[in-house]
This record gives sequence, structure tokens and C-alpha cells, in this order.
Amino acid sequence: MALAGIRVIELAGLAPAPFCGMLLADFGAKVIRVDRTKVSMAVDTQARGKQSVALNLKKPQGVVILKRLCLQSDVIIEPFRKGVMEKLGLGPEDLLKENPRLIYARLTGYGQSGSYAKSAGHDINYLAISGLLSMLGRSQEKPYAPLNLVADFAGGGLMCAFGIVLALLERTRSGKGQVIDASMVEGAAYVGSFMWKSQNIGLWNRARGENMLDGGAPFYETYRTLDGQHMAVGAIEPQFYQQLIQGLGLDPDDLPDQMSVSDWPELKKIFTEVFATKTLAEWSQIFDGTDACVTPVLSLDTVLTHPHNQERGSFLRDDRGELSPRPAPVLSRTPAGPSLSRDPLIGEHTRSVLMEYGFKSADIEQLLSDGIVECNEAKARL
Ligand SMILES: C[C@H](CCC[C@H](C)C(=O)SCCNC(=O)CCNC(=O)[C@H](O)C(C)(C)COP(=O)(O)OP(=O)(O)OC[C@H]1O[C@@H](n2cnc3c(N)ncnc32)[C@H](O)[C@@H]1OP(=O)(O)O)[C@H]1CC[C@H]2[C@@H]3[C@H](O)C[C@@H]4C[C@H](O)CC[C@]4(C)[C@H]3C[C@H](O)[C@]12C
Repeated sequence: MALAGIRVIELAGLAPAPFCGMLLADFGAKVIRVDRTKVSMAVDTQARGKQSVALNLKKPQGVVILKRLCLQSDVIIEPFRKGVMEKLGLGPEDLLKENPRLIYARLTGYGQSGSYAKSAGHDINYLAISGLLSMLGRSQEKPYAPLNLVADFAGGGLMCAFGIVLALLERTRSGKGQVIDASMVEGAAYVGSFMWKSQNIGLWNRARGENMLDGGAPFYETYRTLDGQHMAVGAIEPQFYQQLIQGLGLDPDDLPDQMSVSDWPELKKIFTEVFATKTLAEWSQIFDGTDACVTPVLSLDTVLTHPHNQERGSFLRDDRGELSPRPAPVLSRTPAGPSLSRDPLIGEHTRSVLMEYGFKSADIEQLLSDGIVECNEAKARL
């Protein structure tokens, strides 16, 4: 796998950092998640392929252990508010001094500088400050955040993983690590570059929800079917639009021009009425194999049974039968090899990881009895 041999220390966080760690693990990195002690249940739902060490960083010995782990690792991912790591004596200066090859990834909402740097926040706040939230939503309605996909995952976890891979690549030339300041506000805005750079071609001239790609156009919309499901329509180009009209059984001569914006509400009404006359299966049969750009809106449960997804093996089932997306993209020689085993329990690998990093058995027993680290091997065997 592409990242085989890379060791990553991921300090446990909420959603973006765990996703970043999972991406690296899927592509072969050894990812050790450092959890707090005295926590019963992990909140990391993106723990595929990771190991867990439970370590109390509020104790000086805990800090020493983390430093030792970082000394023999390539990457650390920290998901805390600005200043937290420095307060613990684990800031970039401390860690890079001991391991100059370390890549120190700081995944935060607002970045390491600026007046918001120390403020709490979540995806919706970062999206708001990025400018993008103002563009998301239906006509005449308030802005609407599309789950926590854009800032947490696209602009946060994924962008941070991109930074880490860049830094690893650069290190092969310089031999040096570096600090990555991954702000979700900036990551989200960057993912949205198209929105800024396409303003001068008139794509966003109208109010929110009334443009071509934000729900304004009848040919870029979802429609309810007879059986209460939905079809997605993305027939932008005239030659594809023509196939949409044909599939709907409409006569183009009876319809206003595709690009007549003032007629869009009327055209939407017509499409809505027609889509409501057939089931999702019937519409799929009509449009599959055409270039009308019409597809069924699948649920998380039905994606697996769709022929295209089945043919490509786009989703996988783990040992417990849970379904999730296969890692993307697919690399021809060194594809990802996601773990199919259950997620780690908190502290399940404390002992084995510490041994691997050179700690002696007797020292580990002492750390356990002092409450600096915790082990959950017994629970894991149940
Ligand atoms: C699924 C829910 C998550 C939703 C995601 C949401 C939409 C997001 O947007 S995530 C993005 C959040 N933002 C960031 O990550 C940006 C950077 N980080 C921050 O800004 C902050 O960390 C913060 C704002 C996110 C949190 O601030 P906080 O004050 O809590 O923390 P920090 O200032 O960063 O300081 C951390 C302190 O912790 C100390 N620490 C760290 N590690 C250790 C260690 N190993 N040992 C000792 N101490 C440690 C560190 O030193 C700092 O200490 P100080 O403060 O003294 O400096 C989920 C959201 C909530 C979940 C539910 C909830 O947890 C309750 C249940 C729990 C149960 O187990 C499972 C079910 C729950 C219902 C659970 C379910 C879901 O997981 C949630 C709903």
C-alpha cells in the first residue's frame, strides 16, 4: 500500500481528525490513536484499521510517553483548540526539536492565528466563515448546511491528509518535517474555489437557490416519483437535456427554451408532474443507458444493490456485516487495503504499542498501576 511503513500518532478528536487518520490507515499507514484514560466508549466512528493507546496527557509521565512515541513516528495529528498542545509541553517546537523529520498536523476550525483561533466551533460555523454557507439553501429559505460534509470532512480531514501526504513527499527531498496549519474554514473555502472563480461567468448572479446549480434550474434538481422516492436530474448540456425531454415523453415544441430563466418555475412544475407518474424503478429503466443524466437517489441501504456499484465493488462489508464506502481513489499498483476487523477498544493496544516502541514490560506495569496508561486487552478478548 502507498503509505506502508508510515507511522501516525492521532490524538483522539471528534470527526475531522479521525477521518484524516482513517484515510491514512486505509492506504497503509500504521495509525495509533491516543485516547484519554477513564473513558468508557470511543466516539471515533472512523477508527477503521487503527490501534488505540489510552494515555493520560495531564500527567508529566504521559507527556514523556507521547514524546517517545513521536520520536519514532512520521506524523502527529492534533485536533485541539489552539494552545492546548503547547500548554501540555507538546507543541511543534518541543516535538520537532526531538524529531526534526516529524510532520506535525494541526487540524482546527479557525487555524493557528487570527482572532477566532481560540474559539470553539463546529462544521456549520467554519462553513459560515468560509463564505460558502451563504450560497447553500433553497430559494427564499435560510442557509442550510449540507450535513457536516464540507468543513469537517472535505475541507478538514481530507485536506489535512492531503497536506500530510505533500509533507511526506517533500521530506523525501529535504529530510525535514514541518508543521501543517489545516484550518477548516480555509480548507472548505479552497474546496469551494469554483464558486469564487466562476462568478464572472454568471453562474451565481441570482439569489440563493435561483441559479443553475443550486436548485434554481429544472434540469438540475431532484423529483419525487410515484412510489415516494426521488430521481436526480443533471441534464445541463443541450444534447443531454434533449434526452431528458425525450425520456419524460414530452414534446420540446410544447416547452419553453431550456435556458429561459423566467420560465424555470413553470418548467419545474411540468417535470414535477411527469416524474410523479412513474416509480423509481420505472424511471431508472427509462433513463439507464441514456445520456439524459438522470439517476435514482439511492439511500445508504440501497447503494450496494445498484448494478453499477456492485460491478465496481464500490462498497464493502466488514466482519460484522457493516456497510461502508470502499477507499477512493483506486490506485492500480498499490490500492488501499482497508481493515475489515472491528474498531479498536480504548486502550486495546496500549501494551503492544508501548512494547513495539521499546518500553520494557516492567515499566509498562508500573505505568498501568500509576494510572498513566490504561489497557483493555481483556475486554477485547471477550
Ligand atoms: C458526532 C458528534 C461530533 C459532531 C462533529 C461536529 C459537527 C464537528 O464539527 S467536529 C469539529 C470540531 N472542531 C474541531 O475539531 C476544531 C478544533 N478543535 C476545537 O476547537 C476544540 O477541540 C473543540 C471546540 C472541538 C472542543 O473543545 P474542548 O474545550 O472540549 O477541547 P479543547 O479546548 O480542544 O481541549 C482538549 C482538552 O482535552 C485534554 N486532553 C486531550 N487529550 C487528552 C489525554 N489523552 N489525556 C488527558 N487530557 C487530554 C487537553 O489537554 C485539553 O485540556 P484543557 O482544556 O485543560 O486544555 C459527537 C459530539 C459529541 C458526541 C457525544 C458526546 O460525547 C456524549 C456521548 C459520549 C458517548 O461516549 C457516545 C455517545 C455521545 C452521545 C457522543 C456521540 C457523538 O460522538 C457526539 C454527538
